[in-house]
Amino acid sequence: MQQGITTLVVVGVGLIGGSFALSLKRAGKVQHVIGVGRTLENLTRALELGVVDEISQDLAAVAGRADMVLLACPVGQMGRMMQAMAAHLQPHAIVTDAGSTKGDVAQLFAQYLPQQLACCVPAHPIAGSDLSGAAAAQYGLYEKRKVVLTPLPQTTIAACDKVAELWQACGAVIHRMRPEEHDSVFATVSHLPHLLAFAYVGMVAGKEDASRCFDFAATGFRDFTRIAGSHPEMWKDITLANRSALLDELERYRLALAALTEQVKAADEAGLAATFETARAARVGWYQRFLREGQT
Ligand SMILES: NC(=O)C1=CN([C@@H]2O[C@H](COP(=O)(O)OP(=O)(O)OC[C@H]3O[C@@H](n4cnc5c(N)ncnc54)[C@H](O)[C@@H]3O)[C@@H](O)[C@H]2O)C=CC1
Ligand SMILES: O=C(O)C(=O)Cc1ccc(O)cc1
Repeated sequence: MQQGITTLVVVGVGLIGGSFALSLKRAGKVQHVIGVGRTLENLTRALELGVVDEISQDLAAVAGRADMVLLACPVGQMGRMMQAMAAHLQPHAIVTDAGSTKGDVAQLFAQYLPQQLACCVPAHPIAGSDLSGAAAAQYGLYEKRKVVLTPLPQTTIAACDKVAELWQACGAVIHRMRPEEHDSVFATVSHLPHLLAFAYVGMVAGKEDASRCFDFAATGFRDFTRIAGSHPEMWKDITLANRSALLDELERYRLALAALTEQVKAADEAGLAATFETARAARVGWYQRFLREGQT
């Protein structure tokens, strides 16, 4: 095998970890994938689907065979996983993750893997969906998608380059950011919209006439709320991990809603038109750029 790695351990064989494994296998960048998980049912499915070559429910028992470990479980589980592998890792083993938050993961690496920091590469693929589990894993998920690396001060260039090489083999485009900037940006464009979708659908479901409302909900409702179908545990963990940046964004949104409420109360025709025109221009501009980047 040219470059690539021999043994990859994927902790959490769901949409993200499973798709990474499938894409690397297709690209010929990995020889053997060991899937580690919580439930035998999901692991067995991953084995049947050829997402992994071997399964285990005991990370400590397999960590010593890894050339690379990808943590692709909910971010709230990552500290425990690092702790479980710490005493077993080979010195050259790269430990990376796919978590949606990066400040917390950087702290966890420093706390649980102090001896391994040169080989620790925090990362976040900006790709995915509201689906979860091994059955949702797919080739091509990362094609033309961005992956943000947030290296630690101790991370070596060689470790960073190795992780970048593997994501590039999955078709991804690499970006680098500081963890705080990452968490602030993703609070705005990813974490807040998920919270709003969950809150809105919860509000509708709690109405006395919810069933009647759902009868008539159509494409606008579908597009605004798709992400409310995302995994609750994953989003509970992201919310807690990025609590501070999210509180800032929730306050900003509360102010925007308050301003809109005033315009509605006052039947402020010009104000409403201006609010909607500003948002529309920003959304149209963003979407054109998104399509130009080859994203869909
Ligand atoms: N879903 C998405 O679109 C994206 C998710 N992410 C991040 O990637 C990670 C994985 O997300 P998904 O693949 O979507 O979730 P998923 O639910 O499809 O897969 C996660 C897997 O981790 C397993 N797991 C949970 N706790 C575990 C533990 N203690 N030990 C071993 N396995 C455990 C679960 O059983 C599940 O199979 C999360 O940290 C998430 O924040 C990042 C980018 C996009
Ligand atoms: O479902 C969607 O469209 C998403 O927004 C997927 C997603 C979820 C979490 C991430 O950290 C990155 C991407």
